[in-house]
Amino acid sequence: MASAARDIVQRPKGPSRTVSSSLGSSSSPTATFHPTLPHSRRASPKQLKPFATEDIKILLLENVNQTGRDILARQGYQVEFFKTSLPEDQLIEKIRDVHVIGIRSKTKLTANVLQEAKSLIVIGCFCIGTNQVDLDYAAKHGIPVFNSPFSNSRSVAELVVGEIIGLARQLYDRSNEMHKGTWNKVSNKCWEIRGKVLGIIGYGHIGSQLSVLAESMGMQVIFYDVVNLMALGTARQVPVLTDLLRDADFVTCHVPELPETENMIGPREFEQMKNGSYLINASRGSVVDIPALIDAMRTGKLAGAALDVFPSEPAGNGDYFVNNLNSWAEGLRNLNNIILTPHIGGSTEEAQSAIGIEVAESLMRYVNEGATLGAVNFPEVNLRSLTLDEPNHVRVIYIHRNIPGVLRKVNAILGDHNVDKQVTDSRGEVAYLMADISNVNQSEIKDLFESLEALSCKFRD
Ligand SMILES: NC(=O)c1ccc[n+]([C@@H]2O[C@H](COP(=O)([O-])OP(=O)(O)OC[C@H]3O[C@@H](n4cnc5c(N)ncnc54)[C@H](O)[C@@H]3O)[C@@H](O)[C@H]2O)c1
Ligand SMILES: O=C(O)[C@H](O)COP(=O)(O)O
Repeated sequence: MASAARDIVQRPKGPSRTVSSSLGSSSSPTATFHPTLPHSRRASPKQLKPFATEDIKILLLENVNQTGRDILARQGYQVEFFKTSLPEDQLIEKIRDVHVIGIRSKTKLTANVLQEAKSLIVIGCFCIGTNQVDLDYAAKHGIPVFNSPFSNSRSVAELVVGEIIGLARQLYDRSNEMHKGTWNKVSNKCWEIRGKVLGIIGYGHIGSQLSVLAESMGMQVIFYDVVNLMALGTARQVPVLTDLLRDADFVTCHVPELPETENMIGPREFEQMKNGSYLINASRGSVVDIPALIDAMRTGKLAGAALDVFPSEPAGNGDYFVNNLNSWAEGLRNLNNIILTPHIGGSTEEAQSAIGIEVAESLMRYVNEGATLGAVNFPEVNLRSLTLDEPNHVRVIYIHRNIPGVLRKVNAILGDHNVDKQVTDSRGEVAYLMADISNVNQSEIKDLFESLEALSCKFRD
């Protein structure tokens, strides 16, 4: 990508009474907006719409929930929807043309893909994880990324509760046997979970929710986290992972995908676990070394395991595990007392509906008003919405490289106008200025825009 600043001015079409917004090309050194009058059919009575919302093109992949699709469609945006993720070549074709993309955990928005996204202004991850997006690249090209940090936490925690009991009672093996016609009534190595120790690795939204549920079923909870955290109930934080592995009957992983968490449960960790203990992973497939897990199951070191996530996952539903080229897939399928689920931790009606609303609203607020509250890779900036009571206003947003002297130059330009409100923030190399200016006319806006565009504080590759 060429030097890809996103120096953005939001402006109204005429000296009209509207806040404006914009579309930008991140392939060009600056991004310009094409505002029009508010779309009266769709605008709420009090709140202004900034531009022709029907110009905004949105690509939604991976079966983003209807709630989110409805919110975006109601804005008048053009929404294209796919049930699955897309192969990279098709993704690149599609992303070239869109201003907004909504994905879930499967779509990889790498630098390679994003550099083709000439018009992209914002990304919505309709899930918790954002590891599938090159956040740094996006930020440096003026593209904020939003997610839904905890709308599916409860769903994941409940799934894990079910798995703990399912593993302790070998529930799925008994059920599979019955499906094949075999009555196999056994109590050998089947346990109550009451009084057993649950070791939670990563005590964030999911881990802490699970902690409460597990204690209410009579389990003792210990947890390991890189941050010192308040333990809920009578849970206890342990200082090092080995303490948790040594003491837990059930070990469950709830850490993000990071370089530090890659294969964090491998041969050494399995060796440190209790004989006959259980492992659950509903975080990311990279966290557990699968061949080592298979070995630990085969030797009886582990009495069972539940995996909801895998080192590689398909874009859509199908016979993935049958024709899987990875040898581990067959290895896993041949084990007893192992629960294999297709990344369904957050797949409940409640979670998907809440995520759809939360992320779609974040996208809408950014596109319409420039608000970045909740962005995971961007300075968080917001000003209240302008209303019809405030004629001849314009909102300027200026995303630039965080280097000394930029604000002085910007304010020298804005200083010729009546700045009602202004807010700035920075995060790493990215800085974001938002200003509301009153009593402006069309020609002033043009000058303002061109002056800001001429400033040289752009990102470079
Ligand atoms: N299976 C699913 O469908 C599903 C659904 C939601 C989330 N997830 C995954 O679960 C992960 C956790 O979700 P969350 O909402 O609880 O995240 P969170 O950010 O609230 O919590 C993660 C915790 O892990 C801790 N942590 C980070 N690195 C660590 C390390 N090296 N060792 C120990 N602790 C570490 C953090 O300090 C934090 O407390 C997400 O990142 C996502 O990848 C999966
Ligand atoms: O990050 C998440 O929220 C989970 O991994 C769920 O991802 P999904 O929306 O692709 O099911």
